[in-house]
Amino acid sequence: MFDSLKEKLGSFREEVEESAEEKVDADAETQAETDADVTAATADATDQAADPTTPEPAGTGPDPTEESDGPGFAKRAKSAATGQTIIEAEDVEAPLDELEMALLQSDVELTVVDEILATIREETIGETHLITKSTTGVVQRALRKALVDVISVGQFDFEERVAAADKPLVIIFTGVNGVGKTTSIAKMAKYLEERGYSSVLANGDTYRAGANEQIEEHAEALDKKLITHQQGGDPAAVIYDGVEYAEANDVDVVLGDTAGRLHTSDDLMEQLEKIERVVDPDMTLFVDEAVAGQDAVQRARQFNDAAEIDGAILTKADADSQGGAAISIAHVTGKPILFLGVGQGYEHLEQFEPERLVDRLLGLDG
Ligand SMILES: Nc1nc2c(ncn2[C@@H]2O[C@H](COP(=O)(O)OP(=O)(O)OP(=O)(O)O)[C@@H](O)[C@H]2O)c(=O)[nH]1
Repeated sequence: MFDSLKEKLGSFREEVEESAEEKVDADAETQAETDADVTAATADATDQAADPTTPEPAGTGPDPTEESDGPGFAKRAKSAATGQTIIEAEDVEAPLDELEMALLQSDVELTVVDEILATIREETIGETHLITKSTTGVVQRALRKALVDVISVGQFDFEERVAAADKPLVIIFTGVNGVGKTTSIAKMAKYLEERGYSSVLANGDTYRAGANEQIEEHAEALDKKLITHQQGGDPAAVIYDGVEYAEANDVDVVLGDTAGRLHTSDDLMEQLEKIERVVDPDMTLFVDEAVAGQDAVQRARQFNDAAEIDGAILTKADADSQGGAAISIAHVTGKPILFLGVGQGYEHLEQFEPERLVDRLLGLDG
């Protein structure tokens, strides 16, 4: 999962490490020059003190921290003397250019790339750190923070929300066809069952031929009740029946599929508005596939604009090496990714944990 992105982030860190080593060498030179100046100044002062014909005016000895070698020299020399150095813009700009390219190649959305770079600059430049390889530490922390910041936008505790909701809880799934929406509904039924919640499936995708049969296979495999109407029926009516069934049978959660058509956002709005009016769902989850990269990000934006979503499920993350959609969707929509689909099995639904994912990307997960 996200291997290519992981590799690119690794190269960025290597590059920063190299430039840190160069800086350590440069600062060591600065330190040597400073030491030489101090020694020379001390020798001069000793000579002057020994020569009674040259009275020494007080406080005129050379100041090793004087800014004689251009701006920043004194500050750096002083830092070098205390075993510390300061990260300057020029230290990170070249690796940041590389990182920018790498993120864009990984299909990370442009505004998200900008945000990541801005955070890294903010967190590193002007930062004083010990002269060792600790620049890598500073940059790594900055990179980690930058990534966590953009992907954790809007995060909430899904399990907690399910636990706190009045039952039946109604969750509607939107997204275009072919991205694994139906499979995700089935996975969610299993996920809920493992946490002690019963569920009923309602097929609001009355548009697509064969949709009933497809979801029926999952319902049978998972031993779940499925509510369907004929093709061409009213999606809101199917989901309403699902709610009625849940109320009558003490079922905790209604999982409602919808037909994700985006020919016009009016279609979508109309469908979801009617569902909203008729069943007042607790949550609307947008489903798309990680492998679609920027397309998935743009669709998330369009769906969220057309009918507000509460969060996203990103399927086929197991087959995605780029990671662009996973990094971008929350920042672009303001709504969190809640789950990753990581395989074809029902058990392959993974709760999205921003910090854990970033640690995995940065190889910090042990
Ligand atoms: N590798 C992988 N395959 C997945 C994942 N989720 C779904 N799939 C597969 O993607 C294919 C399409 O999934 P379906 O759920 O049938 O989706 P669909 O019928 O194409 O379209 P909708 O249900 O309308 O979204 C199936 O072969 C699924 O097994 C996942 O997370 N990882």
